[in-house]
Amino acid sequence: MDYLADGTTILSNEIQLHIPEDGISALSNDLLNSFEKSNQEHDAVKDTKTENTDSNEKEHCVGSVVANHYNQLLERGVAERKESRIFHMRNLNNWIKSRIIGNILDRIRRENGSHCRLNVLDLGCGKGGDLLKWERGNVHHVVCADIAETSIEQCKDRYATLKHRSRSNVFSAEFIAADCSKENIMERMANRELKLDLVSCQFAFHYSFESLPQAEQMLANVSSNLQPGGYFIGTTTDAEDIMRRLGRKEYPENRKFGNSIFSVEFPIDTPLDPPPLFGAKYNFHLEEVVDCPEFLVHFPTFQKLASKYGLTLVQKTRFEEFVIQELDQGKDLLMRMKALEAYPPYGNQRPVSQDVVDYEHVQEYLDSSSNADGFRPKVGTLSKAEWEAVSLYLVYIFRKEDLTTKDRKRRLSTSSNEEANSRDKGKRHVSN
Ligand SMILES: C[S@@+](CC[C@H](N)C(=O)[O-])C[C@H]1O[C@@H](n2cnc3c(N)ncnc32)[C@H](O)[C@@H]1O
Repeated sequence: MDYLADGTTILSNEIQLHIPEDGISALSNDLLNSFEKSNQEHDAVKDTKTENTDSNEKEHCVGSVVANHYNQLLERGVAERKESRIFHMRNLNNWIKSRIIGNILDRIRRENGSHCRLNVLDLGCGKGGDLLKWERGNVHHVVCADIAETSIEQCKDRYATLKHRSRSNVFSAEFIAADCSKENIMERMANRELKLDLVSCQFAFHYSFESLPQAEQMLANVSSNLQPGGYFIGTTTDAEDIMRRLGRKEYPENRKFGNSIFSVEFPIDTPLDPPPLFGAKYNFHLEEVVDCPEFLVHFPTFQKLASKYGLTLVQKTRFEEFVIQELDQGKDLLMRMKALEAYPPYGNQRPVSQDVVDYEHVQEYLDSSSNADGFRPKVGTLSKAEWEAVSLYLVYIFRKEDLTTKDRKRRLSTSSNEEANSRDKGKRHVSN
């Protein structure tokens, strides 16, 4: 396929089109201010007891709704996936995960020597969408954990097929069906002492933000067996962006936004002015694949909780920035994975969307760049509706510190004192 270098320009244009330059920072302050109100009502990190009681009952229901939803998802064949309205978007998400995983494995090997054996925990692994990435990354062992039993069974089957087909030595694996926001999964591991080099939580961490105890259990599972110097990587929705897109400043009653392929809707019982730090539930619908409740992840709180578990933020990047950052190095893979749609389509192929609005950005670009002789290049792009869904997410990377428990306690008490001081001075409670 003949994607030209211009594909980059198209993506950049799209990004400028959909994300106003000052949108993010302006929103950030707004959202933090509104979250601050709820901070004053409950101290996120210290006071866990009150939250434990009333959130657990509610959580039980949502956890099973999520598990049921993913258990019932049908496996689609390759042909059916190609026909999907979100074919390229899914491929782009997959490409993003490949780049995150590939980059971090390279980094771990640079830091620890190229021959180190790497053990991985895939938290919320689903049907094993990342098994091939672990194989390509040449890791030693993978612990796959997910709340949905059927997905875990499908993951096992995929692993068996992979092992059968593979000519080289495939990593060893184990499979755990468990609610990772409620159970200590190390107790279910074949070797409880296994030292992990990497924990990956792709498109799943937001489920744990239903309550503080759940987020803490999830982070305890991330951190307990992670080696000092090991990494925790993942992808999750960007709460700030979600709040911005709701546009409640202009339309205070708004509880829903989306387009022809996805929607985010806050039920009437989710307070939005301000949203709570935990349990800020919205229903996420994505054509063909997702239809279930999720929770806003207030990132400063996530970061702060993570630090309690010895995890320091190394990188937080919105998908749209990440795509641009990785385009240069990842272009070949991007094309092989068909992560962009060729526009205009080849021969008698039809664009994935029949709505012209979905291609206005690329049409504009082509109109402005065609030669005097009328030659129009083909470029790679994504329909506007798909891009709006992709750009809801961000990538995060944390690194496990090499701190003793004593150091950590000291640091926590210092930060609590700092918080108390800043509260006294009327400053923002959750640090940025
Ligand atoms: C969007 S899917 C992502 C699957 C996989 N990580 C991927 O990228 O293909 C989210 C996954 O998180 C899992 N999940 C949700 N809540 C969970 C929990 N509390 N514990 C473990 N897994 C959970 C779901 O069952 C589902 O498989």
